[in-house]
Amino acid sequence: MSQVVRTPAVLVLEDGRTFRGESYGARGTTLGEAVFSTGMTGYQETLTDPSYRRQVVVMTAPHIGNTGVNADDPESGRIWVAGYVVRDPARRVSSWRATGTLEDELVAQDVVGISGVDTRALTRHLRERGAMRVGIASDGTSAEALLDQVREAPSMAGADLAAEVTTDAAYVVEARGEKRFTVAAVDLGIKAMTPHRMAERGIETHVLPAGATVDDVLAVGADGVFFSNGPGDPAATTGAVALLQEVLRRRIPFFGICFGNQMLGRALGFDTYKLKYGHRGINQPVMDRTTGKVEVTAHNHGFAVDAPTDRPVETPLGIAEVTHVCLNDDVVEGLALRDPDGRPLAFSVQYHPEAAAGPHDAEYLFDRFADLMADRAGSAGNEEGGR
Ligand SMILES: NC(=O)CC[C@H](N)C(=O)O
Repeated sequence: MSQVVRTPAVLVLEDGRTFRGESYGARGTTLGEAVFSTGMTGYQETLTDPSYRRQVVVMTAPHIGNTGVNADDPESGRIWVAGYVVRDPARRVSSWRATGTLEDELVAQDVVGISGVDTRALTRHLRERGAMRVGIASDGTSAEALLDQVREAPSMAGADLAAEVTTDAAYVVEARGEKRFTVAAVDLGIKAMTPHRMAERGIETHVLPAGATVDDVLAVGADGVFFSNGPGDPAATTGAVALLQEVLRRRIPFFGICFGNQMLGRALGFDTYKLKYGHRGINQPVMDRTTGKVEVTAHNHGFAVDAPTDRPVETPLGIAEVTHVCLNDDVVEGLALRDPDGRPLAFSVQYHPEAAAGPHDAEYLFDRFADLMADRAGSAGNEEGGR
């Protein structure tokens, strides 16, 4: 059991709404964008997802910490959330996999949280007013002083954060079994499960830093390029968009997840916009319009692509189409591109087929990527593309 001593803590939203509770995790002050996640499980994966950089995550599941922490579930080498808000922390850990308590881990990684908050009221507030800046203080800072800090903090709109979370150096995740393909994966905040899902399909993944150039991609001898999930505003991350346009001009097959979907959208000339409060959780219904099937999926996004859902769009890079939509609100959840010769070249989804945490309904998308690379391997399109 955790021996951490709880002290009074306060949470203040930028519109002045204030919640009082107790410290949870490290004591101190933290600032970020308040967002809520409806996942009933998978808090370790959520905390370690680099896409949550600069976000204070409110968990709608009332009990958090029940299964402690273990060495297998993290999606990266550290916790990335800027702060953590829970209703009722577990008093004891119950899992054969646990190596420690969540609260001790939050302390060890200096993550400031608050517990004892009416997370239902807070979530309803965010749902009605939209995601907004927030502060948590458990170090004696007054609510008034905290509100001043919150109002001075940068907002998520306009934030270019990929460089803050990407790997320092390239690394390789080997294929399991026989190697079939080589993929250059641009790390905009990649989750560990993604190269793992590739490896299961015989894909050797070369993870490259966010600042990678097209020469870096070509040096890998990639059969395909992948862009990962990641934090921040897609409109502010221009270097990755330019790289992707170059990749598509060379007709190298592409697959993108979440931020990677937003990068594809922007590369094709669509805008991205900020959703009122975003999609975060592991039970969002999405329809794959190419098959008519509905899948239940994991989400973590605050921005979305603005593209017409009723017709294909001609772009300088080929014909673009919205392939997936969220059935809750019709938000664009997937895109596909055919090259100017009409052959499939690229696709992406706004949600998380790597499923960590979350249901595995969308795993077929990794197979679709392998099929795309197989279809295009050695094709005239590729060679003419100058590879
Ligand atoms: N998980 C992600 O890749 C998130 C993408 C982007 N930062 C958003 O919030 O929409």
